[in-house]
Amino acid sequence: MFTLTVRDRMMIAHSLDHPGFGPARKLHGCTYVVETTWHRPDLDEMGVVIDIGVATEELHAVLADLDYQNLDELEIFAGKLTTTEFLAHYIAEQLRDRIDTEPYACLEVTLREHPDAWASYRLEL
Ligand SMILES: Nc1nc2c(c(=O)[nH]1)N=C([C@H](O)[C@H](O)COP(=O)(O)OP(=O)(O)OP(=O)(O)O)CN2
Repeated sequence: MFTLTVRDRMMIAHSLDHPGFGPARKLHGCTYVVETTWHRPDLDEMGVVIDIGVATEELHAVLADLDYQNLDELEIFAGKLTTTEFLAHYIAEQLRDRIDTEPYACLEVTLREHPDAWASYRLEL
């Protein structure tokens, strides 16, 4: 299996309104490093998994809707806990809807909250 990964960042604010969280129940900020890895069993006619420019632009476009936003104020996330895991899933689904996924076996999205903590969602395609 071949893979190709690109990386970008987004700054968000949110609160996690659940008794299982502590200080994170209050509004706080996070700069996520977001990595997307495309997987496919064969290379295309260009000899690549996906063009790096395309993968980068599409990731940036998805993150642009969230960057500098207070996620608590976004209608699409009303009533949701916007955890790192939840956001990885959301970003994977947004990318799936923007790209012709036919050649790909899966897409893995990883959000790094800081160098020692990250979460991923693997979307089978
Ligand atoms: N599995 C996850 N755990 C936590 C997430 C997450 O997205 N997925 N997010 C947070 C907070 O957003 C953020 O990291 C702040 O963390 P922290 O203040 O340490 O978390 P708590 O409020 O739960 O505080 P505790 O001292 O750990 O009770 C947290 N966890």
